Amino acid sequence: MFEARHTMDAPTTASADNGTSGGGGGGWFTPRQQPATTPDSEREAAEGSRRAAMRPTGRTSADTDGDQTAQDARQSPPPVQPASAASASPPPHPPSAARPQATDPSVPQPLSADLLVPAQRSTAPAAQPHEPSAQVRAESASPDALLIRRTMTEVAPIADKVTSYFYALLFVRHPDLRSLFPAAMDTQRDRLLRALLTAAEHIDNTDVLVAYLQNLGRGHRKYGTRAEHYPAVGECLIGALSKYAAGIWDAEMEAAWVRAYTTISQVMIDAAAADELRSPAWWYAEIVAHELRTPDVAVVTVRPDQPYPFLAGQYTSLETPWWPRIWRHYSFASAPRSDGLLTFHVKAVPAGWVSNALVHRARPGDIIRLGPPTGSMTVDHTTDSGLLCLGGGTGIAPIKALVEDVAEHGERRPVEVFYGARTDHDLYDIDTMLRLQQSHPWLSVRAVIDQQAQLQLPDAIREYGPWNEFDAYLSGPPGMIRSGVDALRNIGIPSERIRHDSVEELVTTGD
Ligand SMILES: NC(=O)C1=CN([C@@H]2O[C@H](COP(=O)(O)OP(=O)(O)OC[C@H]3O[C@@H](n4cnc5c(N)ncnc54)[C@H](O)[C@@H]3O)[C@@H](O)[C@H]2O)C=CC1
Repeated sequence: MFEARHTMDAPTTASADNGTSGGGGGGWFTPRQQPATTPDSEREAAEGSRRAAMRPTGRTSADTDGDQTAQDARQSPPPVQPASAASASPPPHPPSAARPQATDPSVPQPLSADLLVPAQRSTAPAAQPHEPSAQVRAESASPDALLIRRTMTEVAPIADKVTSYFYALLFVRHPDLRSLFPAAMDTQRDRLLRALLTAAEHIDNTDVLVAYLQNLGRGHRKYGTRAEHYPAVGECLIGALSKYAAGIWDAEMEAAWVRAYTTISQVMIDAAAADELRSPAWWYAEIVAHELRTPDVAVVTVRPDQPYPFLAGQYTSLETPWWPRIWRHYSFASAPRSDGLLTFHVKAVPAGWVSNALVHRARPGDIIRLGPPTGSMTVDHTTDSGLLCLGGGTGIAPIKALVEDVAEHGERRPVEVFYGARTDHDLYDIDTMLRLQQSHPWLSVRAVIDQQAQLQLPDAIREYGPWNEFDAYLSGPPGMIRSGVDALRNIGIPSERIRHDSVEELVTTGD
């Protein structure tokens, strides 16, 4: 894995650690022999060497000081900001009603083994992690990977404690980083830690990991993440792990984590630095249309302040003015349009801060912020395979974009859409889909309504087919994607022909 960094695009702005990351306080490493009672001086020494080890290798030291915020710190370490990018700091949100609601967020996700899969939301075949059996994994794993997995197994049952402690450490020792995170650290609070642990666990899976981390590094630009934040995060990560895996923690294990984290942060820093040359860190976008389709589903159309290139089937992250630094993912509901407008389908979910704001509060004229496009649930135009599309609820949004994409390419490949909903009232976009069907003879749209069909969306595909000449696209609630993938595999569609966004991301960002 460690050679991965050599395959990266040459960054132009990566900076060396400038020493600001160290923060104050003693070390956290508690070697196995001296668990919680390690004298301060020893802990400080260990801390010092760890800190040094985790400094990303900057190619230039164009780093600046500056108080960029970065939600990133929450998710992972930040890219270096070149002097010129200092102005790209987190966006004073354009004026808009900022009347916070008191809402109760959902609970943090446990760091269960199930969740620790690469979290790229879109998983095109090429980017899908290959998960060999546990035995094969153990046999082929590097020594560092084995040590990391041992740590993970040890802390999995107490993941919540590790998470809380990690953030407590981060904010106590680096109070300046607190402003990078939302005021309420709830549903999102473990995203940084989860991303780091996910990456570490896949440290041997270079291709997937590098792609994942590059995406993560680029995505963190919108938070204002800076290179010097990375060592601070790394220290606290290891501080939390060493405390809660104290029974097995030793110098060897710490060294493995330091190596892994150093690699992880370097890949992210490099990717962010390269991205700075091509793209803004975020876009402002004005809401130009807001249509309430059901009492809790809105179709929201925005105009970005500058061109926003993306592909049909991708998604973005979105921040509203009412909940600063809380970002949620939404798929684009249309293929790129000549007028540059972007549309999202938003369902207000209970306790969903962003979704409720977008559905019930947002109005034309409000300004939101968009992160970069991401995701690889896109159409491969080099083949003429059919597309089998399952869209559940608002998951129909990217499916509609895919249909438009095929139409715009003038292709005559069959596209079969199954549009699932709980009741017929929930089929808020059926008219659009039926209009598309009328215009395009290669398109077939079938509504699958739970109440009427007595079966859920994925089951319906078994009654049609054969699907062996089709690529499958799934979009919708996590449960639908999981059972949809099972159903598709059961009818013989190979995994590499099944595309969907990461279930993990859907689980953690569904509000
Ligand atoms: N790119 C993507 O994957 C996108 C995903 N979404 C997600 O889609 C979801 C939409 O929510 P709602 O509209 O409330 O959908 P919903 O809960 O009303 O369900 C929609 C359809 O999915 C099926 N379904 C739900 N759970 C299932 C399960 N466990 N097994 C099999 N089928 C199941 C239902 O039968 C129904 O046909 C949200 O979680 C949202 O985050 C939304 C947009 C894009």
